Amino acid sequence: MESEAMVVAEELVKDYGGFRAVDGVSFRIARGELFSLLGPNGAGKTTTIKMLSTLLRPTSGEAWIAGYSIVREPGNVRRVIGLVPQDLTADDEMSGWDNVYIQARLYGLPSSEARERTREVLDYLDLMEAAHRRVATYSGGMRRKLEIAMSLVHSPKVLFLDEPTLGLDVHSRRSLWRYIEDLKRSAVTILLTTHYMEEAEMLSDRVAIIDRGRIVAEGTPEELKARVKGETVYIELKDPEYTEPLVLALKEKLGLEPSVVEGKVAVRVDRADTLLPELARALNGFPVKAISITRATLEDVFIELTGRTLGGSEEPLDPFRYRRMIRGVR
Ligand SMILES: Nc1ncnc2c1ncn2[C@@H]1O[C@H](COP(=O)(O)OP(=O)(O)OP(=O)(O)O)[C@@H](O)[C@H]1O
Repeated sequence: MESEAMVVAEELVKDYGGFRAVDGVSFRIARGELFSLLGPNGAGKTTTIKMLSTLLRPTSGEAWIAGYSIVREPGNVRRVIGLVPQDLTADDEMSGWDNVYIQARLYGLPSSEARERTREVLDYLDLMEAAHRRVATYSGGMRRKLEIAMSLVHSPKVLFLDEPTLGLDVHSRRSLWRYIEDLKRSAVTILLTTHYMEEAEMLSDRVAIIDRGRIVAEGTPEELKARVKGETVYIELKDPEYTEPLVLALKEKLGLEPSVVEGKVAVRVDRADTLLPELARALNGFPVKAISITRATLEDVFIELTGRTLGGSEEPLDPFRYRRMIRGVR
């Protein structure tokens, strides 16, 4: 095993009865890296995290966390990991402080150190002001932060975050992202699962796209997006009467194959920047209101690979049509 790899998963398989939820998943996460499993509901993300955090025994395969085998050394694994599960675990009737403090004591920290760490992690997550209130009075975002505080109190080397922003509003999600980015700087190794592509794109050093229990692609967000070639240039006109003439002009003058998406003329090209000078000439005389360029997103990569969206629809879709729909609404 590489000394720098803090998480190594090799051919992990999990069957629930006759159903294979995780089907031979392998990856490595280097020390201090944030690695995301991105996939729709039911892809096998939670099951993978449960195996790595020793809550579920794999049907076959192995994994090592900080060098400890999840199969043969589960006790050692538990000491070096922190887990923020999807189902929140804090006791609603107790204060935030007590939840974190009890967690610290459960990890064997002596009382004075447990108090110190409780204060540190609550402070870090900006929860000190609310520390002595019952958790029942916390907002959704505060609850998630409390779960993170609980998972950090024993200074884990590896942190598992299972859909950490699920169900949060946009504001709370963005605020939580800032804490996760901060954690990255503190050299904790993080495995995050999500079905929000912006989240994976924003936070991850590397992403594995998971679908139906299998990793279908892996790389940095940039590498993955480079798999979906091209960009789309949208031209919005002040007067819709010119839409068809513009489509014709772009076909004839530039040999392009434009389509019309939500009233805008859309052109898919390898590189928009090199097209712009010619495009500007071709647009001369047309009443242009706006020109926008969109690049591929991780959602496009998922659609390209699976024909489905991250929303988890089981309906196979025409990838190009769907890509256009998604771009159209952004
Ligand atoms: N205890 C179980 N018994 C039977 N099937 C299960 C069990 N737990 C999960 N599954 C199934 O295994 C598959 C993977 O589930 P898992 O929870 O790992 O997916 P996920 O990617 O984390 O999705 P979600 O974000 O919805 O939790 C799903 O089809 C799910 O229905």
